[in-house]
Amino acid sequence: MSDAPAIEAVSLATLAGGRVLHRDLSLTVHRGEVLAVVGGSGSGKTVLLRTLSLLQPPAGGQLTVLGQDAARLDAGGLRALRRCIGILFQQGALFTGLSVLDNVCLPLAEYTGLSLADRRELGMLRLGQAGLPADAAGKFPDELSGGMIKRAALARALALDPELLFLDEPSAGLDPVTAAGLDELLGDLRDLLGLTVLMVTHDLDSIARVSDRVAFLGRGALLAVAPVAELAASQEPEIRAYFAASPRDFGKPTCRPA
Ligand SMILES: Nc1ncnc2c1ncn2[C@@H]1O[C@H](COP(=O)(O)OP(=O)(O)OP(=O)(O)O)[C@@H](O)[C@H]1O
Repeated sequence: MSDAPAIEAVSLATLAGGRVLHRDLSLTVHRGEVLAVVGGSGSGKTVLLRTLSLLQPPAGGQLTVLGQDAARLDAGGLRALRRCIGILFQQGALFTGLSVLDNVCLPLAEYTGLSLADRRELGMLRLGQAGLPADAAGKFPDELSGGMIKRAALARALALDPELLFLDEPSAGLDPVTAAGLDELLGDLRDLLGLTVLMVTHDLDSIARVSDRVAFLGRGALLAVAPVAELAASQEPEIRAYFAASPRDFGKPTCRPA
């Protein structure tokens, strides 16, 4: 495995609806870490996720993903790199006309030459990894609870054995117990599969449970990146206001050498 960071963004600019949203954003995501991305509504968390996951091109700067400079890749190179990336979208984004197993097998059909039988076998493995029982395979999305939809979408995101997993508000709409179960699963998968995880979220409990560091977006920029306890103790007004709105104990920030 390369020693390069999972993601390296240098002076990145992002675009939303034809206008520049973030300017001069520099961020390193280390291999194997869970990085949470937070910030107020409209601060551009989803746009950043879409840019870093190569769903949309940057408006400027440099973006290196898994050691590859995105700007230097042709269509084939981009497609090969995208194969190493799994994404769980905000609402799950499952195809309602397909069974859970068929949803999970879609990326396998698109990106691999596996036979139908092999795709289905691998799809069942992914369902199990995402914590779904085997009998969920034949169900349709509208027969699933919110937590099961997230797990089915997670299984699909894991289909191609990605190195990088992007999650857009994974615990949104889930009850606290289900959300905690999903966090535990994410931690286990990170350890088991060696995943690097970038998670957009508003859920401070989830951040406390699973994140190694937190990136805070505001005013069109990245205002800070730090472990949550350090961030919660920040004196930066926007960050203070964010954490003051829902106070909780994240423990003491650890002292780090300068
Ligand atoms: N396709 C688009 N066309 C026009 N504007 C867009 C588009 N996508 C995003 N935006 C705008 O970019 C800004 C950031 O959107 P984004 O969804 O990334 O914010 P967010 O931080 O994820 O918000 P939330 O926490 O509410 O989900 C918003 O002002 C949004 O309206």
